[in-house]
Formats: sequence, structure tokens, C-alpha cells
Amino acid sequence: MAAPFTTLSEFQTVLSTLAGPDAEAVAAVRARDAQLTKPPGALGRLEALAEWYASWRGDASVRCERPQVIVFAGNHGVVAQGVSAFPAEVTVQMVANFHAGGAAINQLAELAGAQLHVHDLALDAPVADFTAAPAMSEAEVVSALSAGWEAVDPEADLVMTGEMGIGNTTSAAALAAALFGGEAEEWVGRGTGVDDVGLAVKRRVVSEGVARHGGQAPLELLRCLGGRELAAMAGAIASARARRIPVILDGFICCAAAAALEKAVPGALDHAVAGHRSAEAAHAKVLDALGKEPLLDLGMRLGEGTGAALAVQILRGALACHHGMATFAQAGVSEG
Ligand SMILES: O=C(O)c1ccc[n+]([C@@H]2O[C@H](COP(=O)([O-])O)[C@@H](O)[C@H]2O)c1
Ligand SMILES: Cc1cc2nc[nH]c2cc1C
Repeated sequence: MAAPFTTLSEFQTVLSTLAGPDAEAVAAVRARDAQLTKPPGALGRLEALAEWYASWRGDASVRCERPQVIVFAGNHGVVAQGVSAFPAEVTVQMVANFHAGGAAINQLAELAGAQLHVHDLALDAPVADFTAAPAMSEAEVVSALSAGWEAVDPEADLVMTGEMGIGNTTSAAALAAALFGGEAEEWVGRGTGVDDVGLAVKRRVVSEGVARHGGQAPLELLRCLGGRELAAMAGAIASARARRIPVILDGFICCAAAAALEKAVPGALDHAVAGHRSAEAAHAKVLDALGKEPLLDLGMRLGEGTGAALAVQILRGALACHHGMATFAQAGVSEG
């Protein structure tokens, strides 16, 4: 479906008119949950997850049967400064690996029964080095947001956004620092495993980027400090909301991009849960700022949508219990 915006300002308007959760579905889930054969609250967060999922699908009886993982790949001009442990060509090489089925996300998407779609976004034309210029023009960021918007399968019943982009933890750190404030170094980590020299460069670069572009509106910050894959993830997350498709967020880069939506329009991420907490330390800070408690914490820092894809099983567990359990009356179990 064509994206319903052609400028950043129209995208902001689309964001601010998105529908909320379905109160009837929430009431129906709560009523059934109260009758299930367990002490009230004994399934902990699984109960809230079942309610959350139904509230965004607008239907208390649905399960998760058509999940979609979308991986966006982009390249970053800032890599020339030495901010990553890996060279920029790894981005296109990993895209080939995704297509060949050899990456971690191929394994985890298959395990989750999810379709996996990979979109490479102008890999031969990295976004500009944000220490020298805005990373993207308005036309470029709108094009990336649109690519994300259109990548969502309208028939999907769960969307997970992932990314691949050498250098993108530097973009994500700069974007998070500009959105949430604080010193640049608080948002900078080792990414793919940069050494101490690279880490010092990364801190300087993020600090320069924030000094140059900070203080602007959230979507402008996404344009000036982000990358095509970050903007595309934001577009896909917004698109899922428009189609009442719940979202599981992935790691640091995904959540930094998503944070631009929440800062632009508070509540824009209410249809999204955090799949996991990445080992990139700033991810925990973004999750705290967004008020999102991750489902998993496995020390992963891969990206690609891997943490989100693993978390599908937790959601499935919540829905299996909610729909499959007997009530006290059905099972002849005495209530407390
Ligand atoms: O998802 C995360 O939290 C995460 C943390 C660190 C690194 N990554 C991945 O590593 C790449 C970026 O790392 P870097 O060091 O090149 O900025 C990019 O392809 C990401 O998918 C991902
Ligand atoms: C090999 C490799 C795989 C990745 N997957 C996501 N980011 C990555 C970064 C590297 C370097």
C-alpha cells in the first residue's frame, strides 16, 4: 500500500492520527483471563501480553499466525572516520548472506514461522557523514520512511523490524543523545566490538553530530543523524500501527529509530513491545526512557531482528495459555 505521506510534516500528521487500542477486546481478554484455571496473576507478564496483543488486533480471539520479520540495510558515511570494527562492505555482504539463508535471522525467523523480507536501501550511496552535513535530505528520509511503510505485509499479524548497517550504532547513539539528552559518551558503546581508539573516535563523532544537529524536532533528528535503515524501521513501525498489527522491537538501533516516533507523538509506540535488551549498554537507557521492559535479556548484540524474532515464542506462549486453558467451570476446579 502506497505511503500516505510525501513530506516529513505529512508523516508527522499521519502519526498523530493513528488509532488507539480496542477497549472491547481488552475487556473480553480480562473477563476470560479471570476464569482460567490459575491463581489470578499467576502467568505474570504473559497475561498482559495476551491483553496487549488482542487490544491492537481489535479481536480477543486471535492468535499470532502470520508474523513478518523485515530487515532493512543501509550504509553510513560516518564509517570513513573509523567508528566500526568492520568495513562498510560487510553491509552488502551480509545482505547476500540473508538472501542465501546463512545469517542468524534466517534461523530465528524460520523457527518463529515468520516470513523474512530483506530490503537493501541504496547501499552504494551511504548517507552523508552527519558531522559534516545532515545524513539525509528531506526527499531521502521520506523515501526511506515510505520504503518501510510499504514493506509491511497487510496480512501479517505481527511485525518485527531489524537492521543491518555497518556504523549504525554511531547513528543510533547520536540520535538517542539528541532525543533524550545527556553526554554523548553515555550513549556510545562498542557496537560490533570497536577498540579503544575507535571508541574515542565514536564519542567525538557523536558529540559533534549532536552539537551540529541537536535541538531540532524528533523527525528532523531522524533525518539529520539517522540512516536509511533507521528511517525505514520507523516507517514500518508506523505502518504496522495503521494496520492494527502489533510490533516487537529489536535492539539498540531499532529502538533508537522507534524512539523518534515516540518523541514526535507520545503513544506512537504503544502497539510495540521490546523483544529484548541488547548488550549495547545504551539500549537499556533507551528502553528506560521509553518505559519498555524487554521480554528477553540474553546478552545479544547482533541486530537483524534476532532478539525480536526469539521473543515471538514468549508471545505465542501467552496466547496459547489464554486461548487453550480450561476455565474453572470447564475443568471442575474449585475457585479460591
Ligand atoms: O541490535 C543491537 O543492539 C546491536 C548492537 C551492536 C551492533 N549491532 C549490529 O552491528 C552493526 C553496527 O555496529 P557498528 O559497530 O558497525 O556500529 C549493525 O549491523 C547492527 O545490526 C546491533
Ligand atoms: C558479520 C556481521 C553480521 C551482522 N549482523 C548484523 N550486524 C552485523 C555486523 C557484522 C560485522
